[in-house]
Amino acid sequence: MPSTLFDKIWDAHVVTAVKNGPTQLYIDRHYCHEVTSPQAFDGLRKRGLQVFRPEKTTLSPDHNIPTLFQDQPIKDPISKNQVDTLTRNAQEFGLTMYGLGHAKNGIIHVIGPENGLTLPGMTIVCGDSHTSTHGAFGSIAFGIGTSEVEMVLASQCILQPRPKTMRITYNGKLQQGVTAKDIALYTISQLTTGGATGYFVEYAGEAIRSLSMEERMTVCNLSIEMGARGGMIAPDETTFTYVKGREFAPKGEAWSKALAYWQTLPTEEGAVFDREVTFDASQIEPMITYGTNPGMGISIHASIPSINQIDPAGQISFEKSLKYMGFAPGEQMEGKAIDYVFLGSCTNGRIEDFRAFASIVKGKKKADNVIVWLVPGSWAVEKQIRAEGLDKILEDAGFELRQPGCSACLAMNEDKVPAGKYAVSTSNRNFEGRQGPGSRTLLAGPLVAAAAAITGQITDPRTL
Ligand SMILES: CC(C)[C@H](C(=O)O)[C@@H](O)C(=O)O
Ligand code: SF4
Repeated sequence: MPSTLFDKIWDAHVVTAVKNGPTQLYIDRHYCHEVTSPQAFDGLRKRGLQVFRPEKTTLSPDHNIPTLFQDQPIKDPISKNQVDTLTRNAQEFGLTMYGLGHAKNGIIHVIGPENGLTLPGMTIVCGDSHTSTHGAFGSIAFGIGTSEVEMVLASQCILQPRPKTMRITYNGKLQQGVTAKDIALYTISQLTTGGATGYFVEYAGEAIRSLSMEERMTVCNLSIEMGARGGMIAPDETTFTYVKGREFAPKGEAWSKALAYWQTLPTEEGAVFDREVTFDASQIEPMITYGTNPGMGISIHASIPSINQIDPAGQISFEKSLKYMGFAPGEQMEGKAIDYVFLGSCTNGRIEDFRAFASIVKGKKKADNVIVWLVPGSWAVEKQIRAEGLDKILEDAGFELRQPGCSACLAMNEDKVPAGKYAVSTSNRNFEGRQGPGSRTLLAGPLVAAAAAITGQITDPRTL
């Protein structure tokens, strides 16, 4: 029987199949950050356990780190404690950690792929919902809870019920000026934030095949925002070219062997998914969100829906959301004044996002009334920005680069958007208070963010 990419990887990792119960699945790669790991290490200590396969786990502090003066001690005591605890745990359990100041430090979902730790065909977990990012390589990657982090550290396995599978196919080509972020925001706006609950999604079709690895990571990153367990894209030449030569990617004979296996992974003709969805890629416009969940996205030219366009069951939360945002039903998004712009996060903090941003701001000047945080996803991205001279373009336009980390994506450091202020953000969540208490987030891609940074308002980047 023809099988799917998901089925092939899952089946290759089953250690024990329990009848009517969860599967014991072997995990190839485990990532850890400072927020969800402390209790897991405490658990190991209490049980007198070591880490079963230390070489399979990689640590990087990212959420609680400042984006200025990283060479100085972290000022906030809670953040300092989180990061120090991760460092202590790495030392005690003999794990590799790319700590503050390390050339490989950065957001865990950015540094894994950069270093060739994320590879096709793998099972990958991390105590973080956006682990779905790594599915872009044709791997089964998903977020886990802290007790599961402990389980993986202790046994390199996890207990998981087998999810259902969904394929989303995007036929046709994207319009000029439409990015991977727009694909994701469009998809969530169509399927809703609960639309993929219980499923593992495979993204397919011409528009997906033509995306770079950075763009594929953006699409997979947001899978979780429509409730999916994870998202994945079949590995192809784009994937292999990206992976080849990276530090931890297989080399020589091991590369040829791995490549031959990876080429067998794509979903076969006639394979059956539990659900199939199809979109026309040419219909997708630059997107922006107007509400307080990532499903509340519209084309940049569209108006906020009026109340009678909303399903009766959702009307109360729709009104509450608009009240929080200070918007009225039926209003146009284009032309609305904004206060902050954030370029960064594991969604849009990679080199191509900085190239896209620079392509818009080149030769122009930052709007005076807007505060702009440009935060590379990793030091490798930062280095590449400088190597390509993008920093010069950004500086000439009045911007400055900050140091890598999660930053204003969830404001666990000092990068907080003040109450009532509007931020166009390339991150993935626009929940109430996500970017700081009372902050108002408008999710968008890097081109829309750049256009807003130049004009101080919601602007279609294609008009600049
Ligand atoms: C802190 C962490 C548990 C959380 C997640 O799981 O996604 C964070 O990364 C986020 O983006 O909200
Ligand atoms: S950048 Fe944002 S979404 Fe990604 S891991 Fe950090 S906090 Fe979570």
